[in-house]
Amino acid sequence: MASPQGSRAPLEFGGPLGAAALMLLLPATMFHLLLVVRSGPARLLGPPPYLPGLQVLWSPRMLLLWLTWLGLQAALYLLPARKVAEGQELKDKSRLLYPINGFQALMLTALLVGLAVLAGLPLGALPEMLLPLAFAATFTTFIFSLFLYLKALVAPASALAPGGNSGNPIYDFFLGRELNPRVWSFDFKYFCELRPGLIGWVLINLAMLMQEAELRGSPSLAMWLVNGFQLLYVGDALWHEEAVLTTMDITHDGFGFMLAFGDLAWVPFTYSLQAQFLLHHPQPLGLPVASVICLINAVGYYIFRGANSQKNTFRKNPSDPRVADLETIPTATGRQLLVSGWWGMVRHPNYLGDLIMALAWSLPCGVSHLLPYFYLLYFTALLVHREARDEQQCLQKYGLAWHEYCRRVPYRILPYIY
Ligand SMILES: NC(=O)C1=CN([C@@H]2O[C@H](COP(=O)(O)OP(=O)(O)OC[C@H]3O[C@@H](n4cnc5c(N)ncnc54)[C@H](OP(=O)(O)O)[C@@H]3O)[C@@H](O)[C@H]2O)C=CC1
Ligand SMILES: CC(C)=CCC[C@@H](C)[C@H]1CC=C2C3=C(CC[C@@]21C)[C@@]1(C)CC[C@H](O)C(C)(C)[C@@H]1CC3
Repeated sequence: MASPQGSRAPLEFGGPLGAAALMLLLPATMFHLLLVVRSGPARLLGPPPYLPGLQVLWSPRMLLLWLTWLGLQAALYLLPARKVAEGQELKDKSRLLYPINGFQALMLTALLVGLAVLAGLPLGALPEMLLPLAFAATFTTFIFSLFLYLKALVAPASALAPGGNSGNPIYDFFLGRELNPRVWSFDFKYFCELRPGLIGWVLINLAMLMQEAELRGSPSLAMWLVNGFQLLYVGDALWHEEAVLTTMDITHDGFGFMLAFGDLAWVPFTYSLQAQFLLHHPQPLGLPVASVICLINAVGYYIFRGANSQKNTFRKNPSDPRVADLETIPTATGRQLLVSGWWGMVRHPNYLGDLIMALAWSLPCGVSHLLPYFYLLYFTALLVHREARDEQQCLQKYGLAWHEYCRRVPYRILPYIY
């Protein structure tokens, strides 16, 4: 099997062995979290309270519910969009077109769910369905990834991703072979990255809030904060949907098990862990502490949004008045690197903001348990690894100019520390 670049890209994630281990470890971790969060001790590092049998996990009704959810989101994706955006230039110099209607999909989903709840849909029953739903999502992800792998066998070499084409089927299945798998204009990776998983995440959060209101008379302040912060994050992602077109996932990584499972199963079922935790382990939270937590989230969001918007504005149009005064380093590719503003503070200011927000999402759960801090721990590891991958790619793209950038901005994520 030929590599699309002629020479083979270096293997990532520990090669085929690492990929095989992650394919087992990631779903196992997700089920572990779903099981321990509802147990009395809720110990992240303790054993799960029980091992569910197939009769608990497998439910054709939940599979149908999951497929209906995917179908609904796909239908919303196909609705007329307010804008059609061009993606980054591809190897064959072409650019793909992407509909920008993610925020509209969020609003329409909210409307439909609202109407369904008024008509008697028991959304508060969702917490009890999470295990079989997560199993249905994992099962469909394996099938879907197999479809993506086979589809890539008939794709032209120019459509393949730089990684994910090693010739080892396990590694390639995990990493993903095709860069932008599509059927007609339906882009699977773009659709999965922002729709069913992200919107599913806030829907699960909402179900936890409603169930808490049913059990305890009203939702707790901690639950409101977690729901509010994460809704802001998801709403922001869909409002700035076009920005996802410049992320590493869209421009560099193939679409295989890693992203499909991450987008469709991992995000909704593990990112909602704090809300799940609060439903089963209510935490008192006073107004003064809540205000400090809100402030931490606001600072994180300010840095995250400021940094991402600054780079996106600059990449779209370097002479835009909002970024025209910033200092830059020229590179041999003709593109420039920002070296002042947010991107002069550390080399990944957007990661810093994201991590500060992750802290704010866990704090409403108190400090009695490690479990609600899982997201912060996992996310730190993910971003440190992602940062190293991005540095490698930037070094390849920009060579000496990247060295100069690293010299002028020596810290990666946290000023004076890392
Ligand atoms: N919640 C979650 O689970 C996750 C969230 N995220 C978030 O997604 C967002 C996007 O992250 P990600 O895709 O990793 O990467 P970035 O948005 O940080 O993009 C990295 C790219 O930016 C460009 N760049 C780097 N430095 C500069 C500079 N000084 N000036 C101009 N351009 C520069 C380079 O690409 P080029 O030069 O080609 O433009 C580089 O490859 C982040 O906010 C991150 O926190 C990411 C992963 C998971
Ligand atoms: C452990 C595991 C299964 C790894 C897969 C990683 C994925 C979960 C993440 C890779 C990059 C992501 C991004 C977002 C969600 C998580 C994944 C898919 C993102 C959509 C979250 C919202 C942000 O605003 C974002 C749009 C910048 C972001 C893009 C990257």
